[in-house]
Amino acid sequence: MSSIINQHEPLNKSVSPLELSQDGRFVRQTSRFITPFGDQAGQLPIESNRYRLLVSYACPWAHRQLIALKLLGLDKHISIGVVNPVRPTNTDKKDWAFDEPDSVLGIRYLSDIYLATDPDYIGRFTVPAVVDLSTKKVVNNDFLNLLRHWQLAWKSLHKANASDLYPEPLRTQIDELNELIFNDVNNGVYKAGFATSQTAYEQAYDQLFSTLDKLEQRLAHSRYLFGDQITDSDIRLYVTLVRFDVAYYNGFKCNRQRLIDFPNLWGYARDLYQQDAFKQTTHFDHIKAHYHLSATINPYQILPKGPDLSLWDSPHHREQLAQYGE
Ligand SMILES: N[C@@H](CCC(=O)N[C@@H](CS)C(=O)NCC(=O)O)C(=O)O
Repeated sequence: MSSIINQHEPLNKSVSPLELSQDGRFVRQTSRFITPFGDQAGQLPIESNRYRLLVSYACPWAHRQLIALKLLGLDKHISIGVVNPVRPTNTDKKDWAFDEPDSVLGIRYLSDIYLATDPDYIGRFTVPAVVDLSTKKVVNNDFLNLLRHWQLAWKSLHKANASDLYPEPLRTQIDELNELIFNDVNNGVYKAGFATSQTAYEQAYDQLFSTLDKLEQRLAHSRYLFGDQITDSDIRLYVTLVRFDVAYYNGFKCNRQRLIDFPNLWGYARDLYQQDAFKQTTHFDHIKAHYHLSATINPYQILPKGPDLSLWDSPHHREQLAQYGE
């Protein structure tokens, strides 16, 4: 832990001092509530209407869960509480707030439920967070593994003909690709945006674009990352791509090129966006507000007008692409 203590208080309030290394790298905190779902002792029982998922529509880690719940039909069994995309700066509390007290939990701030769960909780109060309504406590905020739980542990409540987001024969390959997508792309944009040294920023930037170049090649011949079937990996990649031009390109200085300058990644992202589970959970207004109006570097709170979001509905012509591995 000593290597990730920084001598400076970060100017960016989305980063805790514990998340900055001495050489200016952003090192994300680990999740505090990681009890898995399942039917064994000590696991979180699978039960319709027992849990509430607290999200920000702006947050990529929360967005993943919303897409998966819809694709699997679990949105009928787990309710959703949505925070305001801009964290308040004018109150004692600086964490995610609800516009009105949450209709089910009655809380005004996300920290209310984290601290009711553990008064000694240390770290950022983050979404996604799953609350057990029978105890009114946070039981899981394991943003890296939640999607896997929805797919595997919640199978008995999936809708008929739900997609298999983690097919058995592909699991090792999906895990490997997810690792790359997480380190270089999902978290890569944050490593670039939250770096406090030029070197750390440039390393993250180079790694991000080198991986996007590889994914661009891969998607030249495959409709999705693993052929014609949407998997966990596609959801992970989509949530960063859909935020790229509206937020990360300028907000996080990821500006070698825009998403729309990568023909295959851009067609792929539109292909996903034009499907209900993706479109209905993509809220560009929340994304823009969060990334541009939360930042302390925007004192006049001017919201960038572009880019042209109508392009997301333009034809993608990817239905005919060959299968993965052919
Ligand atoms: N739980 C993970 C990832 C989730 C996460 O970082 N969520 C962001 C939104 S995208 C959040 O809730 N941030 C609250 C904060 O920075 O105070 C973490 O602790 O890093």
